[in-house]
Amino acid sequence: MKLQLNIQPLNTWLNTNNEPLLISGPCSAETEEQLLTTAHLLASTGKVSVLRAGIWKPRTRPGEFEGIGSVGLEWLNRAKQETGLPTAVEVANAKHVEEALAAGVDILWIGARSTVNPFTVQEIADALQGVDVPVLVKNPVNPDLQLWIGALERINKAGITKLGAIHRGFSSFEKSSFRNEPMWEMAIQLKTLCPELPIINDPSHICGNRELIPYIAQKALDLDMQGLMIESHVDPSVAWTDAKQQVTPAALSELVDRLTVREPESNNEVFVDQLAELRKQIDKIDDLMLQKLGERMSIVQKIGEFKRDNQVTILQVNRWEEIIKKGTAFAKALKLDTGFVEKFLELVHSESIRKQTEIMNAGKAEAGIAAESHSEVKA
Ligand SMILES: O=C(O)C(=O)C[C@]1(C(=O)O)C=C[C@@H](O)C=C1
Repeated sequence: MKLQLNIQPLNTWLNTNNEPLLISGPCSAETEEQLLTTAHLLASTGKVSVLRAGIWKPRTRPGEFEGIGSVGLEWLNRAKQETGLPTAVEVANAKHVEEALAAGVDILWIGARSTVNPFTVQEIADALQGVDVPVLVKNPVNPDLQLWIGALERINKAGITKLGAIHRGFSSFEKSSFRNEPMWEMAIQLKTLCPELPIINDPSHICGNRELIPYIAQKALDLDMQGLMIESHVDPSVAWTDAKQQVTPAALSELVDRLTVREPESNNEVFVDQLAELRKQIDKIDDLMLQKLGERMSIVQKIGEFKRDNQVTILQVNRWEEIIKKGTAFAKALKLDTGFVEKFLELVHSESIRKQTEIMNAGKAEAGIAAESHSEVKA
């Protein structure tokens, strides 16, 4: 089902010159000089559409720098007067909203740690009633699409139609090269549910270090995201927060020059015809794959009935290991990514187990079966 949001297209409320939107500025406003110098350098690149700065910082542990506070709003306003760049800040409660609006901030964003909490989002939404200001909602810290959607709905219900989402990646327990796992599928699902919602990617928070930013920024543009939010600082080495992930305005300019902006569609007739032909071939293969999957499931069903009648367990670890071994070896020979094939086989195997559980428990544990099949579809 599509997500019903009442949204004004991004280019009707922000002048992006038909280029991807670029929001940049320091992670935190530290001093007036730091903010103004960074803002002027950013403006002189001619590539930045919005100046961002953290004024109130939600820090994981107490005792760290928690943002310069309200005085930073005055600096931001000065930067706007001097450079002409509209400004954006993060708000995490009603007081922040009131202060930011009173100080003439142009765009508000809701951070990942606020999006997780419907009480916080509702408080912000209530403070936005009757106000015409653009609001960007970062994804929640945890990969919960419904929480992200819920926050967007709350803000939209408050009458905010200049609405966008920011994809900043998700916390993960597992060790990774990223500070926050991109989990692109979350942003893709959101875009599929609401194609008119602008999604802006935040490579700085996904990467946690500047080296990976170009790769993530390019991938975001190739996934048809409408813009980028990249943190920048006049001298990242002395930044008070997130020093490793900020870039200088000059480095930002170079990074942007190296990005390739591709269009979602092409009018080239040869391309359109060839694409249609290749998609026909894919459709045929998809049909065959599903047909084969259906045939496999009928055999799994038969095995399930056999197992039930002979009191044999569903899980057969040795057989399952054999399937994975055989499958990954074949994947290698076919030059397919073995990780992908393993994931695919795991998905098929868990469906076999779900199906056989249904057979074993027919008429006995229907509530449990329904709950499991629901959660597996969701996962
Ligand atoms: O071989 C079996 O016993 C099956 O039920 C089939 C199957 C499979 O999907 O391939 C399913 C569950 C078992 O753990 C192993 C394999």
